[in-house]
Amino acid sequence: MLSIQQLEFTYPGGRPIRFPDWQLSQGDIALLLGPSGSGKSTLVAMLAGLLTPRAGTIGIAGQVLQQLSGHALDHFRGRHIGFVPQQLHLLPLLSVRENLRLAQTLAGQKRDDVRIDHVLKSLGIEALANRRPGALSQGQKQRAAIARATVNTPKLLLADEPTANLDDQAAEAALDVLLDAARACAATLVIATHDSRVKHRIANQLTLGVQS
Ligand SMILES: Nc1ncnc2c1ncn2[C@@H]1O[C@H](COP(=O)(O)OP(=O)(O)OP(=O)(O)O)[C@@H](O)[C@H]1O
Repeated sequence: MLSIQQLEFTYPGGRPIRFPDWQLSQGDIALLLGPSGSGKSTLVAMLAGLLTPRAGTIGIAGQVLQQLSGHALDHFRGRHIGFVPQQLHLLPLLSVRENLRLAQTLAGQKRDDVRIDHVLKSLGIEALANRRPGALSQGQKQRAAIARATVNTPKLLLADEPTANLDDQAAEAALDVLLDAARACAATLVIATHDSRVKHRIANQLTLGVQS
């Protein structure tokens, strides 16, 4: 379902970052570990199709990501990849529902409020559909970002440091919500983290930072 091979990335003026090969099956749950600066966010951004590797391949659901560009890449990303960035990046002038509608539109899907209601309900935030992100708590914003990432039933769900800056109880809840959302989509879930609270719950782990 997900495979990375011989992957390398270089920021302008930086040294090449090399990533170990990795394969995951549909429905797997895996952690991306490594010290600060080892390349976790970089790898997640490449898996999300937001950064292009200098070398190597990323295969997602039988598609080599680098063979796509422009609209085709946008469309593939919207249909098959859900991404919960660390900063969440909900659009502040849109309500939660409108944020999810936009995700449907960008994926080339028809507006589907029934699906949106279903996702919001499963995450316990259906009553917040018409609020803008600025009127939500941090935990509610995170659920809204997970809702946006899963509204198109992605095959691959990515989360970058989903428990950063959360206390123990909120971190546990955030992880539970993410695991439930991935299960509901039968998605492969990749979580980039250096949070030991997450490490204890998920056995399948890839550690970066050994060969950059
Ligand atoms: N936009 C950028 N321009 C240049 N170098 C960058 C840029 N973003 C990241 N880097 C460098 O690339 C390397 C990998 O960064 P990345 O953010 O992927 O690491 P990380 O493992 O996610 O770190 P953290 O756990 O601190 O978030 C680091 O050395 C970082 O300084």
